[in-house]
Amino acid sequence: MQPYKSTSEIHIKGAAAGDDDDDGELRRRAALREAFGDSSESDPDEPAVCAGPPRSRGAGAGREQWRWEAVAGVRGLWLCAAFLSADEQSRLLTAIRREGWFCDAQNQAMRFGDLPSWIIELSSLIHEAICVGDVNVGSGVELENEDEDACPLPSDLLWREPLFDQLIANRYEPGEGICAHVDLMRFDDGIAIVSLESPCVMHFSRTEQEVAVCDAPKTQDESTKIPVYLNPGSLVVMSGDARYLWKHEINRKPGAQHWGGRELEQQIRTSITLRKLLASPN
Ligand SMILES: O=C(O)CCC(=O)C(=O)O
Ligand SMILES: [Fe+2]
Repeated sequence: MQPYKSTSEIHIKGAAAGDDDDDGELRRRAALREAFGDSSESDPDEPAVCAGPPRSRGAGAGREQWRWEAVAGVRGLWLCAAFLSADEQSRLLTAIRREGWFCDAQNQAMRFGDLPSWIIELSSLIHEAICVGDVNVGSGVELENEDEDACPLPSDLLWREPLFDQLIANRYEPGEGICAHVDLMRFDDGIAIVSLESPCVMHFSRTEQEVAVCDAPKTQDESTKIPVYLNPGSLVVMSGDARYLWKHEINRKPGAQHWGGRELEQQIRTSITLRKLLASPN
């Protein structure tokens, strides 16, 4: 594999069969239990709460309330560092392993439409975290719409159905990252990335700056890039400017990953990116 993936290097696997019969429902529940524990047995039709005081999760992880941080300098970029507990992370990794996506030297899997049930549960968890998480807007943070309460996703995106219908799972060996890119325009606004295993630093850089220097080498001054630390179990959500006007990249060339004045030790990293396809124009 190339040390750097580009978004065109995508391995597409077939869509999963739909689980619309009784056996399918049983399998779905078993998968949810497997991925997220017994709390997933609760009524799936129970509406998510998106107003009122924040509440603790019922997922049994015994963790504190989710906290969202708006990333200063990149409008529309939010980080929930403690999104998944250690237990939830290892269940997700088990679910990924069971899918067999990374056999045969594959390092990327893509699914559309009928997503595995554990991914649908992950998507619900993201929705819930956005709805009930505490929001921290630090100084220097510009909000999309100052009249609205700060929320990691605008309400038209948060309440679309489904929230996500496409996923990419990426597996990176030490030294492997992903080139600076804006996600393809065939995907709607509102993209989520869950990080697992090795921590890394993702950098954000404005798109216009590359246009302005398009004949020059495409290395952008490091000082104009905004670094975001993605610990295992973290969740990033991007919309608006962050999705359309900023590129994101992960440079894991040997020695390139630093945080807090120290070089990060690189291990295997896995990520799950969730998006929503735009309707095709016909
Ligand atoms: O692996 C990541 O964290 C980012 C993946 C990504 O940007 C993509 O698949 O478009
Ligand atoms: Fe991306």
